Amino acid sequence: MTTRAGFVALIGEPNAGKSTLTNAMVGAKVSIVTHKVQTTRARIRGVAMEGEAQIVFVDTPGLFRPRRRLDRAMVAAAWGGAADADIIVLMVEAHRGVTEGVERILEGLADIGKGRTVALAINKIDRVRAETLLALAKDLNDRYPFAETFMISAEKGHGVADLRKWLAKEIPEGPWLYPEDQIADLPMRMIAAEMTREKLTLRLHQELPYQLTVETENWEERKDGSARIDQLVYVMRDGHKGIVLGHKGETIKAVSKAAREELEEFLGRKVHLFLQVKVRPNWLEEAERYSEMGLEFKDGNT
Ligand SMILES: Nc1nc2c(ncn2[C@@H]2O[C@H](COP(=O)(O)OP(=O)(O)OP(=O)(O)O)[C@@H](O)[C@H]2O)c(=O)[nH]1
Repeated sequence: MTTRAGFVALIGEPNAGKSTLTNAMVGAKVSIVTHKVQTTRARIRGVAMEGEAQIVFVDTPGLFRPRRRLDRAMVAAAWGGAADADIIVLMVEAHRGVTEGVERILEGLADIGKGRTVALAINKIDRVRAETLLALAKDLNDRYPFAETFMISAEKGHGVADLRKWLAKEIPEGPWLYPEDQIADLPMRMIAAEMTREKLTLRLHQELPYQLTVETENWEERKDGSARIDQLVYVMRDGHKGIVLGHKGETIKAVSKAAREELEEFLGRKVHLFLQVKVRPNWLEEAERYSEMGLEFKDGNT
């Protein structure tokens, strides 16, 4: 079995559909790596599997915020994520065509794209007629020698599988960058719990650092694209429950809001987060609590 693995930088103007495309490519397998592994220059958006290939999508932060006197050095720095990637995919909105922003990106590509594979993905094809699309594809290919052109609708899923297959074929041979179980959705539940635990710890400081645990009880994908996540916070004593809830529930509300915001950023979509606090004096002794944390429960007698 030959495995493949590589980084793909999705670039494009804000709103081009990068998040939508990443979600469509990654599917149910939401990556947890963002939280743990930060490459120095690029943030990881998600990991997609296609056959034996692992495709890691990265962000290129700060690339396209309008800056009038953007000198070459700054451009070079901002392009870091793309420069580190094995493949660059430029996303252009079909109905907007070659905007000033797209022109600026093409200028940057002339430099950074040298010697690397750059593909074009014209997105939102559901919004234009076929003639417009063909003319735009030609125009863009006249301006830059793209390795391949894809016409997609990230939202409706058109062309997404073709693009993913092509990327899988183009990325280099090599071992996977992340173990397969890191990109399944069970760990995602753990990571979501970990985010809430982190917010609780931040908020409560030294008060009860090791005496609570958070579990994701339920994760429901909603038709509107949002996720409903129910979590349980286990504490050991009634008194702790009061501390976690706070005066008139202030603490738990603030924690819930902070955790929800982080989750929404991470997932790139809306999240409804529900927290419930339960007193469980013996949770530290319960095997199930450990497996939920991905830990092995070691029986004291063995
Ligand atoms: N009609 C149509 N709309 C789309 C398509 N793909 C994405 N969109 C919409 O375009 C908008 C922007 O999509 P995002 O995925 O958030 O874009 P982005 O490039 O990640 O944006 P930033 O994170 O701001 O850079 C959203 O409202 C999407 O629903 C598509 O194929 N067709």
